[in-house]
Amino acid sequence: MSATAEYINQLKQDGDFLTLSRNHEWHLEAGQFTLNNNTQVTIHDTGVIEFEPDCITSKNVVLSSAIHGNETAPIEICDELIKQIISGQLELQQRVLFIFGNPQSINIGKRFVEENLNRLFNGHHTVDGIAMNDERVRADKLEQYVSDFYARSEQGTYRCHYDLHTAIRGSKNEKFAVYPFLHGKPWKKSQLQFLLSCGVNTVLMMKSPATTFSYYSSFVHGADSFTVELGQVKPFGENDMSRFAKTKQTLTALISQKEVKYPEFNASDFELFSVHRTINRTEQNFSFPFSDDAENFTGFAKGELLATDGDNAIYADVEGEAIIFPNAQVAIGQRALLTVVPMQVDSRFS
Ligand SMILES: O=C(O)CCC(=O)N[C@@H](CCC(=O)O)C(=O)O
Ligand SMILES: [Zn+2]
Repeated sequence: MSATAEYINQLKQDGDFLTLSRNHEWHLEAGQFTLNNNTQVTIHDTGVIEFEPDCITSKNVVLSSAIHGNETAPIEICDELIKQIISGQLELQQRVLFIFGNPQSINIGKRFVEENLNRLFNGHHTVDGIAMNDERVRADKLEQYVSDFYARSEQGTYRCHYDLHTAIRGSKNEKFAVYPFLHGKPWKKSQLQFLLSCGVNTVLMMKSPATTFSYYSSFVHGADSFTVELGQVKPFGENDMSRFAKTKQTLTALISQKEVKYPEFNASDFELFSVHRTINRTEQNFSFPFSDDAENFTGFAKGELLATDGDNAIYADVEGEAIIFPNAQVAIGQRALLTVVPMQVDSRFS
């Protein structure tokens, strides 16, 4: 029996695409099979599996996790969904592409192996003068799998991508989403309703292009796309999965129903923030004045120190400027901190 036929046999029995991917850290031969309910299953590579039900579909849904390997809760959610689909317990009405981004980083329990995968999208994987590494090759391939998935969709059908993460620090607002820069297009209230149904009532509006996976699928493929932070990083087995029940239910409904109705939009259900600025680490000597347990969304008074980059002391320049994703260990040149300020729903939302 060929190696591909062997793994397919196993996968049909246990649905354990996560273990299969972890056992093939950077490459797995492509394979295909059909479920008893006629859903077509295509394994494109390690960590990349597509399901196409045998019915007319209207949505093309990408669900990614493990873009950072130590962010386990989203991996567990997607693992459960994949197992339910393969066992036939969950019957799809929409096309879905699941991606476990970086299987080797899952195995070593780290954010990344050599380089942060979520800084390599939108073409940033391939740059003249910078040597390729496994993560750069992977980012290139992931873009291609997403492109092919959308290219094979029926004309006029809907595209979305939820890139599921957990944050390094605790957060005052436990779950939040990053809405990639839309280049002036309106933010969608219907997407906020979807997020709210996932248990996410806090959304940050980016105001510039990024190298993230969610920006890539939004900008290049016109998908409704978000980075979704579902809680704080924990090792496998330590996640309280009840905290993710709403997210899992909402994702399940999205892929297994022809159409999902969300409650009517009500601005007071949300806490919205616009990104005030991005602070990059430019010097070896970079530090924060606050401790490692300072939470995301902690606000600073105008004039308070936010960070020190070499000789440059950076102070809050508006009252209540709040910190998101502070990380003094990032590579030089990368984002060490985002700051946000509250915003209201206005005519820029449709
Ligand atoms: O908690 C942290 O410091 C990082 C959590 C994380 O991985 N966040 C994403 C956000 C991506 C985006 O800005 O859309 C990341 O930093 O890649
Ligand atoms: Zn992450």
